[in-house]
Order: sequence, then structure tokens, then C-alpha cells
Amino acid sequence: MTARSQATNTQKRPKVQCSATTKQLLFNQVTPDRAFLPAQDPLLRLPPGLQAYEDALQELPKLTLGSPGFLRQTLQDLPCFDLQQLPALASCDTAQLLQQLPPACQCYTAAAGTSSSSSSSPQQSTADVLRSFPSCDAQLWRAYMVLAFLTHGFLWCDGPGVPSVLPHLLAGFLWCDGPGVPSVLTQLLAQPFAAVSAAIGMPPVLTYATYNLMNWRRLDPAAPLELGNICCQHNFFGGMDEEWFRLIHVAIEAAAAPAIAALQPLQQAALQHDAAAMELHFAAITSALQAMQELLARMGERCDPYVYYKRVRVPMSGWRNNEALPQGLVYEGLWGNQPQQLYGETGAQSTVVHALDAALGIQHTKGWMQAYLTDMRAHMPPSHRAFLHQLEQEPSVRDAVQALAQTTTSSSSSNNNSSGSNKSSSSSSLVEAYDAAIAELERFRSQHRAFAIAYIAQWSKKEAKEVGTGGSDFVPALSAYKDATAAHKLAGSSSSSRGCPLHS
Ligand code: HEM
Repeated sequence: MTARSQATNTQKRPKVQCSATTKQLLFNQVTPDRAFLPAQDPLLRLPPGLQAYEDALQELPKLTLGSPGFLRQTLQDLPCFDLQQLPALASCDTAQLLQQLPPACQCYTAAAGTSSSSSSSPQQSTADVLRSFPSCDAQLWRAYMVLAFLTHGFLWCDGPGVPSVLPHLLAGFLWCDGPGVPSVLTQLLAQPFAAVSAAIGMPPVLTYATYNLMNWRRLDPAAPLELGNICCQHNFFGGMDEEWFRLIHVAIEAAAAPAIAALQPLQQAALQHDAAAMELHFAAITSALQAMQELLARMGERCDPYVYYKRVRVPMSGWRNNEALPQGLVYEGLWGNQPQQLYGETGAQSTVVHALDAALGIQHTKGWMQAYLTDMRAHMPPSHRAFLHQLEQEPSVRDAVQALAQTTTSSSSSNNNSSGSNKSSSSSSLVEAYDAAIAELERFRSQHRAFAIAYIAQWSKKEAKEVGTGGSDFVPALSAYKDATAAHKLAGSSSSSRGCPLHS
């Protein structure tokens, strides 16, 4: 499709009206307590009229144990997903809605100007971004999650493509082996999934939001949202490794909240040249990043790297740059049955690190990773995209630190007696506070890169050697991101002496 026809389609995008009477919302705000996790604990069920879909999701890990074909057949035998059961869509003409849906892959160009090919437009306000995708209805989000799990179960958890943890490498076993992966998503799932996705402004594919951000519940509803008091709502294959992998992400999102809560106040303090306040916000970011590292270091406690590589990550796959579905996926009956290409679920869709980069003024060199990460924004809830967009509209905090440091230095050299205004702090302590935050972000990236190697690259390298496929080209890109982060320190790298928590 040409850029021009994409732009035309964007203008024609149907606006699905969200019912104003809906009471429970999800992803409608970024809160100081929970940042990008939902402010209210996520819904556990759809309305009773959609019970069969909830039951299928509940049973998914059991259904994957059936003989080849069993899971897909079971899903194809479900009754029609009645969109009218969702109060927010009850007044929609769903047949008309389905006919008007934009192509799925348009999320890379239509989502709030976040495409890699058309970079974010400075004219577009946060309100514009949110207006494009207004619905935060909790039931629509629940339907989106249910349909995403069943779709990925249908594609990746049945037939000869089902992964095994047995060491089949020499035999040439690959998870995407043979005819196991259908290139057509049954209409029964494709149509409601596409419609619900369009209504909330998300791509019709499993996302970080559905896999992690809203896929948990508290064991004790009165106790905090933290590791030890959370479990997953749903799994594909089930088991401790899959569950733990996600819970670590959820816990990291919760631990990141004090850092995310500090970002906009930090930008305000920078605008007001309030160095003392800036130092406090940098300190909050620094300690949140340390807490995030402590949590990531616990990944190996219950998620084994090999089980992750061979089984846990499989259902997260998408249908873009995926050799199992080289053309993409046909959503049966939609978009002229033309295959759509969409990336699968990844931590790169978490808004946390994007937001830290944006607020701390970290810039990365252009390359495939930068374009990819821009595309990943289309997989974030619209309110998170809007939050990022807002951060990016403010002047650089890094420039403000540099300017304040220079002012303080020159005023103290011209006036030995100077203690500056009560808003000032010494130039060195402000720079140190900024650099400490950068150093922790660099450590997080360094630790994360080590996990990406331990959980993916080392195995795909072996496969590449043994069966001539696979690859780990993301490792140099992750290294470059880590190095670029470090390069933003203002006073050298002396504060970066703590070891990598992966090895602690
Ligand atoms: C064992 C755990 C993890 C593994 C194996 C892993 C793997 C990867 C891989 C392979 C990439 C390259 C791009 C892609 O494939 O999407 C990536 C990127 C990324 N991941 Fe992870 N990841 C893990 C945990 C996390 C966690 C806990 C977070 C944060 C919540 C996270 C956030 C990111 C981000 C933001 C990027 C983009 C690169 C950057 O900004 O530095 N990942 N990850």
C-alpha cells in the first residue's frame, strides 16, 4: 500500500462511539501509584453472554494438551462472538463496523503519528491523540485480551508447530515447523478481534498490555500489587516459567511507578530552574531503576532460560518478519483477505523505558531498532502513547541541567560568597543526580541485554550453527542502546561501578 492510500484510509477511519454510561475504565490514565498498570484491578470476566469465550480461555492450557488439531477445532466450535453483548458496542451496527475497519497494519501509520515512516507531528496535541482512540471501556479491553489469547492459542499452540522442550535441535526441529501454522485466522475470531481492537485503538494482535499489564490479579485484594501477592489471570501452556516471566514484568511496572510519577514534575522543575526539586526527582528515578533491576535479577528463580526459549515465548509471536508466516496473516473475511503483518508481543512495548528516554533527553542513533521501537508505540494503549507524546513536547531536561550547572558555576566563580537562590543546588550535585539516574538506566539496559542473551540469543545461535536458521541481530542493537544511554552522562562514568545484578 502506498503512503498516500494509507493516509486516505486513515482519514476514513470509522469512529466507534464508546458508550458514555460505561462505569469501569481501563488504561484511561497514568497514575502516580501504578504508572502504566491499570489504576483499577483488571476485570476478571466478560458479561455472561460471552461466557463460552471465557471458558475457552480458562481451559486454554488444558486444550493445548489435546491431539494435533484439537485446540483449533474446539475454538472453531465456539458460538459466534456477539459484539452486542459488550455494552460499549451495543448500539453499533457491527456489520457496518466490520466493513469499514481499516487494515490492521495501518496501526503503524495511523496511531497518533507514531509511525517510523512519518515521525510524530509536533502540531498534534495529546488531546488529539486521545480523541482518535477514545474508548477506555474495561469490558472492551477484557474482550480484546480474551480474543488475543484465543487467537495466539489458535495460531501457535496447536498442531505440529507446538514447541517441545526436548532437545530436537540436531533433528532440525523448529517451533515454526511444517504446515502447523495456519495463515488464515478463522472468521470466528478474526472479526470480533478486529472490531474490538479498532474500538480501543489497538492492533489486532497480542500486546504487552494484554499479556502483562492487565493479565494479573492480587491474591489478597487488600495487600499491595507486588511479587508475592500477584498471579497471572491467564496462560497459554501454563506452568511456573510462563507465569513467573510475566509476573516479573508486572512487578517491574509497579516498581517503575515512582520514576514515572517523577517525570512530568521533573520537567516542570526544569522549566522553573528549580535545581533542588530536580535533584529530588532524579533521586526518585534512580531508586526506582534500582528496584527494577532487583526484580529483573529474580527472573531465573522460576523461569528457566531454555523453557522460555523453547516454549514460553512461542505464543507471543506475531506475523511480521516471521518466517513461519512470511506473508503475514489473513483475517478471514476482512480487508479483501489480504495478509496483514503485525509484530508480536515484546517488552519493547512497555512504555517505561521509552518514557525515561524521553524525559531524560536520551537520543539514540537512527537504525532498525529505533524504527522498530517507534512502531512499538502503536502497540501501547492510547493513553500511554499520549503520555509519551506529552513528555516529548517539553524542552530537554538534560539541556536544563547543563545550563543550570553552567550558571551556578559562573555565578559562584564571580561571587565567592554565593550560595545562589534557595532554588539552586551546587552544579556538581545536580549533575551527579542526573548522571546517577543515567547510570542506573544504563545498568538496567546492560542487565536486560544479558537476559536477552541468556534467554534467547545463546539458543538461537546454537540453532543457527546446527540447522542454519535463527539469529541474534538484536544483541548489537541492545548494546548500542546501552552505550548511547551511558554517553549521555554529563560528568564521565565514575558513578557506574556497581556490578550487573544478573550475576549477583
Ligand atoms: C528474560 C527477560 C527478557 C528478555 C529475554 C527480553 C528480550 C528482549 C529482546 C530480544 C529485545 C529486542 C527487541 C525485540 O525483540 O522486541 C528486547 C527489547 C526491549 N525490551 Fe526486553 N526482554 C526481557 C525483559 C524485559 C523487561 C522486564 C522489560 C521492561 C519492562 C523489557 C523492555 C524492553 C525494551 C524497552 C526493549 C527495547 C530496547 C531498549 O529500549 O533498550 N524487556 N527485549
